Amino acid sequence: MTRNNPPRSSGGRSGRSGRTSGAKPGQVAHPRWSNRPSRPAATDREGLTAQTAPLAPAEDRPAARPERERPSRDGGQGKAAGGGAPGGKGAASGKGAAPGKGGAPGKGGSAGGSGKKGAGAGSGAGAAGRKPARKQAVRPPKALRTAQPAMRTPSGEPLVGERYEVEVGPVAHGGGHCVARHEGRVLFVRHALPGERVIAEVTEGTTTSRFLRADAVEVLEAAKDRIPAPCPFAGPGKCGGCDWQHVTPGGQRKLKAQVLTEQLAKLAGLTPAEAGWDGSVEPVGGKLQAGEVPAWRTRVQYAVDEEGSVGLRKHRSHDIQPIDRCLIASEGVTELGIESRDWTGVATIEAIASSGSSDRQIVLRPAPGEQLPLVELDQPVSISRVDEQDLFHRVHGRTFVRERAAGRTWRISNGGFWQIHPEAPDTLVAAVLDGLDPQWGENALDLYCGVGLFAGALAERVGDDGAVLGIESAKQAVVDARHNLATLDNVRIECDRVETLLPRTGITSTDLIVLDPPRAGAGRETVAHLAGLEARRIAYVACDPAALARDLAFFREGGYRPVSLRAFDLFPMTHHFECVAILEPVAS
Ligand SMILES: C[S@@+](CC[C@H](N)C(=O)[O-])C[C@H]1O[C@@H](n2cnc3c(N)ncnc32)[C@H](O)[C@@H]1O
Repeated sequence: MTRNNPPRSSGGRSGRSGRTSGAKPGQVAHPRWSNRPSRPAATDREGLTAQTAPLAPAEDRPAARPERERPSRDGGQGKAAGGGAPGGKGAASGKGAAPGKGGAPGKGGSAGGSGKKGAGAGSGAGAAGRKPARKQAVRPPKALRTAQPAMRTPSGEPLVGERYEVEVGPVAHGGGHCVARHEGRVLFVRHALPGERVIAEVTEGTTTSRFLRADAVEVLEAAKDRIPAPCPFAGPGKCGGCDWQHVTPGGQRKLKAQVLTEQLAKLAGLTPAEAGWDGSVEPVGGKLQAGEVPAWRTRVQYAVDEEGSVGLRKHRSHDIQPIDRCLIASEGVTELGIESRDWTGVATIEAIASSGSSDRQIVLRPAPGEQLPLVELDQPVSISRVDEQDLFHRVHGRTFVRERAAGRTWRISNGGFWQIHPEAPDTLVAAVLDGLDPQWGENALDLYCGVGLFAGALAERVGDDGAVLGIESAKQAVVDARHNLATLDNVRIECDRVETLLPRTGITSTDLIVLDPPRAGAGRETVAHLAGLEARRIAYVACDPAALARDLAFFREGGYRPVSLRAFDLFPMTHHFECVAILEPVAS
């Protein structure tokens, strides 16, 4: 049994009280770039450089200077409720990489909440809630922050609840919806499939809206890839986590391939062949039969309702769908038994079950005005808390989990970014290394490097005569990356935004580049800069096909073209997938 301990430190321990210099002897590599024009040392918000930033604390101590953004790739993939307009416009029109938000304290408070006094008030965790925020604590991943509802007053007469019989057209980018039309107006319809005839019920929009959102509430003519949704919580008006529960696994991959094909054509002017892509989205972890649901999610973000019951957010809503089990949650997450507990006093729970170790972690955000209740679980689990200023505090156990990938153990602290599918890190590393074919003695950049996954893999291949520079904006991820790669003398990790630091480095050329930006992509300026570095090959790892296609167009302006593109189904049952594009100079 695990329970949160009586009051101790509420985390946020100053890293400086431990070591005064974060750089172990030999940890910071001096790549061959260093004989190029000297550059100012990159500093983080506290003025610490790669050499002076403190190392992470030992695992049984509170987090030192915890922090970062999330994958959400959405954590990659964490999704905030109420996303942008469908059709990929958000990513396609972005003006550059989304600025990293790690480090800055967020706005306090979160939407909703019961206002009840916390159960178990006076427990250790509760007492921890009264401590003032410490300067060293930093923002948790986006997925752990509570989204603020947009305050917009729609014009026109509301059409919500109206039902139209429509023929469903092609799948659209982002959001798991297909395009349909009713009397000339576009509808983005969820729970439908291309070619179907359905009754679509409007869920958002008015008589003056540019488009309407709708759910297919009745299927009049079904597509051949349609199956009964295996999950009882999937369907119109229910859980917003999965988009394609009603589709065969092969059908899901076909939809994702259609989205990628469309984005390549629309935003990059490329056919699949021109992009070096065979047109398939590759299954990962073996092909599944219709109706089989892979339990792949090693991280699940639960929400808690007013009664203390756990659920998942509905699509584009703060409303909660109560659940007693999430079918795509990994066994490790399910075993925690989150769904069977009373979570009164808690707003959100992120459950993390490492697939590479027995580490289990839950990150709790108390409901506004509540103290953290006493938490008891049947499994050994570390517990952390995110406060109203979005600061991260250790409550019990470790502040990190350990994962295994690419022949190494990786430490990921404070719910920081790590791929969610257990096979994702090795799959992506293999695709990147296959595509780049790094040679002994080459120099490489790993941009948006997180805890150092690609930097570590590249460093092994370029060897002592080569060098790898990783750049990452989230401070705790940088601390983790330096810890994870401490034995590699040919790696250096810098903490800053890529778009800020890269032009300052003085690096004028490199052999290889990996970039794995957040969903917004790298953007025109960063791509232009990268294209000027004369890299032999570039690997672009992308979780958003629209951002990827837009950036491929920018790379073409800079003289690079994709020579191979692979797409991987690393988020089964959802509309998400991951791509790895390999680019070479057009001249070659
Ligand atoms: C998709 S994750 C990739 C992480 C890593 N490559 C991996 O596979 O584990 C994107 C990373 O970029 C970081 N990030 C976001 N915006 C950034 C920026 N402007 N500059 C540098 N890093 C950024 C995030 O903190 C996150 O760690």
